[in-house]
Amino acid sequence: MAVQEELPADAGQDAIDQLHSIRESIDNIDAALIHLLAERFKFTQGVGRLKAAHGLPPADPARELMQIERLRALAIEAHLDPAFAEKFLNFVIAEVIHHHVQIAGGQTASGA
Ligand SMILES: C=C(O[C@@H]1C=C(C(=O)O)C=C[C@H]1O)C(=O)O
Repeated sequence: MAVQEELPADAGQDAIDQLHSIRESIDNIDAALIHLLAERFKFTQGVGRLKAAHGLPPADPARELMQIERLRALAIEAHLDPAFAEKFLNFVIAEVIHHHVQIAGGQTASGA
């Protein structure tokens, strides 16, 4: 079942046009985020295979700390809440580590 957009019945046409125009940009940004995340996961899957093949641990907490520091600083510069940036990165990294654990489970250091 299709979901209908909810717009106040008394909103003027100008406001509705502005809202649609802004939402087009939001939709473009959301699409870009999905593509960027897909590319990031392609690379992290590669890291997972490399780690599994060489017996390296799935997680690297020191690297994660450096990334958090870096992204918090970038967020501040960009006027984005650094706590949100940290939460987002941790959410993504947790998923990556989950993938790495799964990859390592299906592969030995010898690749057999
Ligand atoms: C991708 C890696 O594996 C893990 C995932 C990370 C990430 O998603 O950025 C960072 C560190 C690791 O815990 C890596 O070691 O580079």
